[in-house]
Amino acid sequence: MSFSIPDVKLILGAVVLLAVARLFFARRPPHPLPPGPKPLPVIGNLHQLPKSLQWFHLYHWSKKYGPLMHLSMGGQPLVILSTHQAAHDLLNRRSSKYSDRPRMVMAGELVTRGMHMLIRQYDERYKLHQRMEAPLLTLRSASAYRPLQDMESRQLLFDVLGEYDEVAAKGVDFHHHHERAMASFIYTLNYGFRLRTGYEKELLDGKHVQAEFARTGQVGAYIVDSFPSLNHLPRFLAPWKKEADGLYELERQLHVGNLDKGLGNPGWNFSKYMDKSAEAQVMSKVELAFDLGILADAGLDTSTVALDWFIVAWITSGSSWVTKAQKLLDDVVGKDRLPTFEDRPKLAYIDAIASETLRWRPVVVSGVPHFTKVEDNYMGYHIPANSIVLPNAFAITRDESVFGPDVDDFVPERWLADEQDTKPEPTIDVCGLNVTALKDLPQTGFGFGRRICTGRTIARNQLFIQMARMLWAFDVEAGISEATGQRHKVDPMDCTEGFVTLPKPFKAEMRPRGKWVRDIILQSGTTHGIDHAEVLNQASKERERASG
Ligand code: HEM
Repeated sequence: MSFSIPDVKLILGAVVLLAVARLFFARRPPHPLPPGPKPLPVIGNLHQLPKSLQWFHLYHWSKKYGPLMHLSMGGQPLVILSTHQAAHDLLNRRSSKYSDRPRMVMAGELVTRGMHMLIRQYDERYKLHQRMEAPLLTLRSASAYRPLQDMESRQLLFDVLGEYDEVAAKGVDFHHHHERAMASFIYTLNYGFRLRTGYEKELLDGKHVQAEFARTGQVGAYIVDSFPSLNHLPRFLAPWKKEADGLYELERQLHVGNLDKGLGNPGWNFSKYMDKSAEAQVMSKVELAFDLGILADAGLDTSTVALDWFIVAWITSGSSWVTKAQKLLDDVVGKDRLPTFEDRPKLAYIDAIASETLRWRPVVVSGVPHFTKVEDNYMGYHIPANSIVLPNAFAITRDESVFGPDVDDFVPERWLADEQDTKPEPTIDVCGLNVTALKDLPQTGFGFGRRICTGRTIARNQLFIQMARMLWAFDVEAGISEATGQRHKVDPMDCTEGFVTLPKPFKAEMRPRGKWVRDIILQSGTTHGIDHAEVLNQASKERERASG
C-alpha cells in the first residue's frame, strides 16, 4: 500500500489534532473544583483566612459554599468537608484513598524524624505500629484498665475536695485536677508510674514537647513547610535544622527515659508488652519509645480538654441536664457510696452527656487533616491529587440533618434512644456502656476511617467515670474573682487557639452536695497507698482473660 502526499498531510493533521485534544482534556478534569472563595494568582486564598478561629470562619463559609469547599493555599489544594455525609463518604467509605497525612517538614520530618504516629503517612511502617498498639486498645482491653481509672478518679475527688476546703468560692483549678488524673492514668498504663501532684518533671517535659509540636506544626510557622525543597540548603543557610535537632533531642530523651522507667518498674505495663511484641523486634529503641510517647501525648490533652468543656457546659447551661443527672445518680447510686463502672448500664444519661460534650465542643475543633495522593470525584466535583482534606469538626458537629435542631445548645437528650427502641434486655458492652439506651449517632469527635482515634474506648471510659463522680459529688459554679469580688463570667465560646482548643482558664467553685459527699470521699481517702503495680498485674490478667 502507498500513501499520497495529501494522505500523509491528513494523517499528520489528525495526529496533531488528537495530541492537542488530549493535552486540552488532560489539563481540564471532567468536573469542576468544589466551590469556594475566589483565589488570587499565586497566593490563592491564603490572604482570606483569618489568623484566629479559622474553624469558625470556615463554618460560616460552608453556609455559603456548601458541604465541599475548595481553597488554594498558595497552590496547595485544601478541600474542606462540612457535613457528616461528606466526611463519611470520603474519609470512612473511601478510606483507601484518604488515609494519608499532609507532609509536615518541620514538625514531622525534622523534629520527630518521621516517628510521630499522628502524622505518619499511611504506609507499611504505620501499619506495623498500628499492629503493635492494636491488642492493647481493643474494647476488651480497655475494659481491663477501668480499675486504674477508678483509682485516679477517686483521687481526683479527694484532691478537688481538699482544694475546695482551702479556697472555697474562689474556685479550684479544675483543669489541673483533670490533667493530673488523666496523665497519671496514662503514665501508669504506659510506664508503670503514677503522677501524684501533676507537677512531676516527666509531665512538665511532656507538655513542653506537646506545645512545641503544636507550635512547629502551625501552618506558616516555618518557610520550609511552604517550600520543602529549601530543606536541601546547607545547615548555615537553614537555621531551622539546628532548632529541630534541639527539639528532637529533648523529645528523644523524654520518651527513651520514660521507656527505660517502664521497663524497670514493677508490674505489667504497655512498655513491657510492646517491647516483647514481634513488631518491636524490627524497631530501634528510639522508634519504640516514640510510639509510646505519642500514645501518652495523644491521650493526655484530648481527654483533659473534653472534661474542661464539660465544666463550661455545666456552668453555662447546666440548669436542667445537671439536675436530671444528679437525680438519676441519687436514684441509682444513692448517698452512701461512689458511682462505679458497675452502675454504668443504668447511667446511659451520663454517657449521653459525654457524647454531647464531644459534639458541642469538639476537642480538635478544626479537625485533623487527611490527605489524598490520588484524584477523585465527589458530588460532581473534582478533588485534585495531593489535596489536604480537612473534616471541619465544628461544622460537622453542627450538622442538623444528623444531630437534630438546636445544635449550638448542650442537649444530652439528643443521644438517648427513643422509648420504643429500648428493649427489656438491653445490649451492654464489656465496658458497661448501655448500647441500647443510646442513639447510634456518629462520634465524629474521634475522627474518621483508618485514622480514627485508636484510644477512643479508653477515653470514653475515662469521661464516664469522671463525669459521673463529679456530678454525684459537687455543685459547680464559676469561682469568685479576687480582683472584682464577682463570679467569673464564663463565655462558652471563649477558647484558646491551637491543635486542641481549651476553654480560656478560670476557676470553679466545686461545693460538695452534702455532708454525705464529704464523708464518703474522706472515707474512700487518698489512693496514694495503693499498690498500683498489683493493679496493673490484675489488669494484664483481666485483659488476657477478656481477650480470650
Ligand atoms: C476525648 C479524648 C480524645 C479525643 C477527642 C481524641 C480525638 C482524636 C482525633 C480527632 C484523632 C484524629 C482522627 C483522624 O485523623 O481522623 C485522634 C487520633 C489519635 N488518637 Fe485520639 N482522642 C482522644 C483520646 C485518645 C486517647 C486516650 C488515646 C490513647 C490512649 C488516643 C490516641 C490516639 C492516636 C494514637 C491517634 C492517631 C491515629 C492515627 O493517626 O492513625 N486518643 N484522636
